[in-house]
Amino acid sequence: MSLYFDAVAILTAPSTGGSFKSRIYSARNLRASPAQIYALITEASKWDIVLADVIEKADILSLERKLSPALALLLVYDHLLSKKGIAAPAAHPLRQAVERHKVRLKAEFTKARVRRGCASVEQLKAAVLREKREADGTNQFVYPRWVRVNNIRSTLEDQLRTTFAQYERVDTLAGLAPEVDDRTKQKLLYMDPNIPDLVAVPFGADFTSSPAYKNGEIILQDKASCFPAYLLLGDRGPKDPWEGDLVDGCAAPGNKTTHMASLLAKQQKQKKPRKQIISMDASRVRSKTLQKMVSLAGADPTVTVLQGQDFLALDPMDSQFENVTGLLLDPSCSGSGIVGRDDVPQLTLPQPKVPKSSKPQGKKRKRGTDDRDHPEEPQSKVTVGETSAAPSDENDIPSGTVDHDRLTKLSNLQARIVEHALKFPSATHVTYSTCSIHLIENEAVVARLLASDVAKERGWRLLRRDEQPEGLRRWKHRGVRRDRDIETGVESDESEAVAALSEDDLEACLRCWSGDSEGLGGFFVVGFVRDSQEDRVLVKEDSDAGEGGDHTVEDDDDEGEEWEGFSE
Ligand SMILES: C[S@@+](CC[C@H](N)C(=O)[O-])C[C@H]1O[C@@H](n2cnc3c(N)ncnc32)[C@H](O)[C@@H]1O
Repeated sequence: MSLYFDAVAILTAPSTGGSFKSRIYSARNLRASPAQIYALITEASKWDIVLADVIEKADILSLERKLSPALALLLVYDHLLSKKGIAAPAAHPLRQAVERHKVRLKAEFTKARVRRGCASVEQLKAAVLREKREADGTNQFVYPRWVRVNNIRSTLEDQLRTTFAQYERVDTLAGLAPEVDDRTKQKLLYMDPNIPDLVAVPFGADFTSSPAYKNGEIILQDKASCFPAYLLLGDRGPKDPWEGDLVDGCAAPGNKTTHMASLLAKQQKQKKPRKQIISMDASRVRSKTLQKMVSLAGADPTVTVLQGQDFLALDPMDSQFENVTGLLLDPSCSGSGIVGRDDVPQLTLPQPKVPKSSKPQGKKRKRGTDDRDHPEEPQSKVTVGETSAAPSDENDIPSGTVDHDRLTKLSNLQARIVEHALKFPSATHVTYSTCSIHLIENEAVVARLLASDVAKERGWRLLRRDEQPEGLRRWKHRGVRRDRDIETGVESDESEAVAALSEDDLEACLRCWSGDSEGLGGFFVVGFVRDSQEDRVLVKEDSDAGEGGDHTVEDDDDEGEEWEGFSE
């Protein structure tokens, strides 16, 4: 019986972040096995709307005072749908509290099936899944698991022949969420049309024990996170490979550095790799992860890691940077584009019959508390098998609140970092990206940078849409002039910040938003270019080389990207 109490405890515990599975496996004081608890909650949640209805119609909550709504739902699930029935001795009072009503429960369950026009329990399961997706809005979009093939160790063709050999191709992202249940277990594959060597599979696909993952042949990297390196290095091939060195100024844990190395490997197939990327992070702790990721991706011959190096403290005029032609800057940001990781199933719970006057109005109450006096909670879009965080498993969880002072400080630092990059004497290409949705960290930073002395003196402009790599040229979500409302996605008239950018410059900015059919979190990226390395006007002596030290690097735990590692 501890199984059911433990499952209720998990469902009603306050969110502490982390995945649903990890929360169960790391929970203390559980007596039942984590695997059993996980299976019970996951399976029961697929039936919650039917079970809640059956329990209410059978009125067992009024008749059996020992049963809370969540407990009743889990017990009735096992009673009606699991092969072995309720996992408790026949004489156990809670088992009896359910089994006393078995005729009524069975009859209501059959009615629920017939009402939906289903001939079998299997058909009912699919119908319920459809209903749930429609109610949650999750039938319109799906968060997949994004997998990037690492060209240093493999090729897309090799991976399609090996790791994904059993996978069936689907033509749309939505195709990863077929009508039948258990899409997480299905081997479906979608070839991404925007980023080369990137595929999507159902989110539940687990590669952690696959050789390709352990050997660094494939890297689990969100699609949006692949935009910057591709925007910088483009569709070049062996005939016109990238010339010069590259710098990744804010690199840990290393997704974009290793992506750059992968693109270089593809462009320079025949050539022996040389140390072409200088990659750094101001955080020593995160630099260790960066170094590890670089090594496991096989990128050591290409990448020099400067551990604990503040990018702002580099002197652009130092001879070691004289051949740096491209820089990628993905500095600390608010992380407001990251979708939370709380994938704990939101169960629709039955409600006991209460006198009409005190019955709450509206939709059924969702999981979150077992306290019957609590007010109704808002419906959530999160369902089992989805994850609200899928696009950004590499990322940490944002705080969820908008702190304007913090955003201003972050945007000042972001602007300084990119401005510093624009000073490298041979640089012709710079990308700037954030996983923030706020205008102040994105288009507003771009506007400030374009207006800066260094941009004007050195002739920096934005990489126009028609100059962008083919896959990104096709990307339709572009820069915005005003902030969007986080909930509705509509551009707000009340937006405090308004980006002073031309239409062409807004077209040059690329945006990703959560909650649409693209399966991503919020992200922003833009490319700066200049047509010649000659300065238009002689630039004043740089006074900020070595200026690091008067700013703070964000805490390790508050950074936008996390590395999933190659073996867990
Ligand atoms: C969003 S994360 C970078 C993620 C990384 N680009 C990736 O794709 O894996 C931002 C990183 O910038 C680093 N950082 C912030 N300010 C920095 C600075 N001035 N110099 C170097 N690194 C900095 C932080 O320590 C953090 O690791």
